[in-house]
Order: sequence, then structure tokens, then C-alpha cells
Amino acid sequence: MLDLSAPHDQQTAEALDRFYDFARRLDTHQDSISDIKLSFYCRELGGEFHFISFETRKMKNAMDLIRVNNLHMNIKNMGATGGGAHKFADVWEKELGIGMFKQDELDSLVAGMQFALSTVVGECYTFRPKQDSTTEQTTEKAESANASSHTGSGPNESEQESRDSISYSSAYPYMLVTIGTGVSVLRVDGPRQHERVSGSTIGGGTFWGLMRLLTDVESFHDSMKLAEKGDLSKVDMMVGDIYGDNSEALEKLGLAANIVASSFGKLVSKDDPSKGLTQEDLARALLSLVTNNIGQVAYLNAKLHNTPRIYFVGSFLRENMISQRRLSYAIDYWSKGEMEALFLEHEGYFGALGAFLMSQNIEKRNGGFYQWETNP
Ligand SMILES: Nc1ncnc2c1ncn2[C@@H]1O[C@H](COP(=O)(O)OP(=O)(O)O)[C@@H](O)[C@H]1O
Ligand SMILES: CC(C)(COP(=O)(O)O)[C@@H](O)C(=O)NCCC(=O)O
Repeated sequence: MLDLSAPHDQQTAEALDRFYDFARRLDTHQDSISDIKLSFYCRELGGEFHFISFETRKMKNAMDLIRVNNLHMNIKNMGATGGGAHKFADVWEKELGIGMFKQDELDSLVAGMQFALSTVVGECYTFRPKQDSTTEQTTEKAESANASSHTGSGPNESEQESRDSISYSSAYPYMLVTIGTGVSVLRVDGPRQHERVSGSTIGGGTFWGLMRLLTDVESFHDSMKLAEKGDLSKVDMMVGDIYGDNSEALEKLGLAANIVASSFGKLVSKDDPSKGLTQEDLARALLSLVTNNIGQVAYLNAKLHNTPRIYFVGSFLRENMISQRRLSYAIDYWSKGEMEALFLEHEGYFGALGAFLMSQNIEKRNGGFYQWETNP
């Protein structure tokens, strides 16, 4: 078994000092996000994991930051995955002297996710209908109220859900939906058995790209803050806008008046489509459009592959309670309670985590972690 708790040589100790010094100051760096609350210690590996992210478009700034803080010293190779592991391999080698051990994107994703699920207590959570006012909630009371309002076809405030940590179930198969720039849908059949069965071009990049076009927000975090305050019924055509209050016809159609009939459809019928709209409303409607589409792709694939559990991961879900709650509600609603949407604390980091583990040949066997002798 890998023993990182063994005494370090001086070079390693100095490299660690540099890293911790850097990590302490990182909060103040505008181009990166240091997810301090996601750090965890792995007893079996004898070391701590820390998570820092940069947008790909800021790669040059990331490399400069690594160089000026001397973080690249003593690092010859690094596990890497995704398109960037191919696109940026040469420049990393040239500028930082670090070689990329390229790992397959989906293998890394599944390996990282399974490692976190079996190592980090409280990694997985779901949303359940709130039982009564005394029901213990783990977190997000405030988000719950915000995320539930104005959703059109989602839960409303009187139907609040509670966010509950749940223990990891190792039952296969399950669906894994990763929402990064685009969306990939995987069917996972075992620890090393998975297949990409579907995908969608309408993903986190669609939301973030259109937000940059339609509003003046400068960060994804600010997009979420805007969306929380928006009213999508000013942008989306609701079923009731088309049918009026004809409850008999709606009953026959099987749709409620307050659900969305067409995302952004209300703008067609206005002389000036932008009149009376705020950036908040646009943010909310855009978030709903992308989320609903992903939910449908996920649900239909889960139905096709007969997998009652759907794990949703990827950075699009970061601090994004609106989409998480909406996906939970939609999967439960469409499947009539037969399927469950599950979420993970380290949602955006599984590819990176898995690439590290795979590049070090670290694998879980018989309840412990092992590092195999040779690197690939
Ligand atoms: N701080 C952030 N900056 C930019 N995008 C973010 C941020 N946090 C979350 N996102 C969302 O995450 C998406 C990228 O997800 P990620 O999992 O990093 O994708 P990829 O696998 O393509 O690198 C963005 O398109 C955006 O919707
Ligand atoms: C090409 C990708 C696997 C890249 O992954 P990402 O960087 O988006 O996480 C992903 O964007 C994707 O699956 N897009 C959808 C392609 C499609 O199914 O049509």
C-alpha cells in the first residue's frame, strides 16, 4: 500500500511548504477558485487532497501563477485528463518542464468519483420532500426557499425539499451524467466498466456562454446570484399563457397551467421582447432551459437503460442549487418516484482526481488502496 506518511526528504518537505504557503494566499487570486472546504485527508494514502480550479481560457494565468510560486519545481510528470491534457501538453512541458500523463477522460471521471464515494464521508446527497417542520436538514435552508420559487414546473415554496447526505450504494448499474462544457451520459456497470451512451451539446458552456452574451455578469458565481432573483414566467411561455384557465382542456392534456410550455417563448409575442425584463429573469430562464433539457436527456437514458439511480456531476452544478433541486424534482416527477437523482460534493473534480489516481496506479482492492509498481 502506498505510504505517503513515510518521512519526506528535504526537497519534498520544501515543495509541500511552498504549496501550503501558496494555497493560503490563493483566495486573493482573481483568476482561480480555491475550494478549501472540499479538501480532505485520506488516511489510507497518508496525504491531503486540495482542489483549485481555473477556467481553461485562463490557462496562461494559471501557468504564470505556478511558475512565480515555484510550484513546478520537483514535479516531472502529472496526471492529466480531458481535452486540455492533449491541447496544453506541449506548452506545459516547454514552459514548466512538467510532462502530462494523459488519462482517458471518462475512465478518470469514474475512477475519481468512485474514490470519493468510498473515501469521503458525506460525499453523496439527495433531495427529499420535507416531512415536517421538525425534520432535520443538513444545509441549504435558504437556498431551498430561493431555488423553489419561480421555477414554473418545479417545486414551490410550500413543497420544500430537504438536502440529505446519504451513504454510498455500490449497486450497479447506474447512470452518470456529467455536465461540464457539454454533457456526457454514461452507463456504469462496475468498477471498471462503463460506456458513454449519450450526450448533449446543451450544457454548462451553453449556459455560461449565453449568460456572457445576454448579461454583463463577470463570473459564474454572479450568474447564480442573478438567477436566484429572477422570474422565468416573464420569459417563458407557460401552459396557462397558451390555454388560459381552461381547466378541463388542461386536464385532458395532462399539464398544469403553471408549467413551462416553451422556454423563452413569451418573447415571441411581445412587440419589444426585452421590455420589462431584468438580467435576473433572463438568467433564471436560461438556467431553467439548460437544466430541463439535461434532465430530460438523463431521464430518457435512465429509462432506456433501466437504471433507477442517476448521479449528476460536473462544474455546472457547482453552487447551483436551482439546477440540483430542479433535476431532483424532475427525475422524481417524470419517473413517478421510481428514479432518484444523486449529487456529489466534489462534483467538478472527479476527472482531475481520477487522473491523479490512475497516473499513480492507485486502485482500491480488498478494502484498501494499493499503488502498483509501474506507471503507465
Ligand atoms: N467559476 C466558474 N467559472 C466558469 N464556469 C464555471 C464556474 N463554475 C462552474 N462553471 C460551469 O462549469 C462549466 C464547465 O464545467 P467543467 O466541469 O469545468 O467542464 P469541462 O469538463 O468542460 O472542463 C462552465 O461551462 C460553467 O457552466
Ligand atoms: C466532448 C465532451 C466529451 C467534452 O467534455 P467536457 O469538456 O464538456 O466536460 C463533451 O462536451 C460532450 O460530451 N459533448 C456533447 C457531444 C454530443 O453528445 O453531441
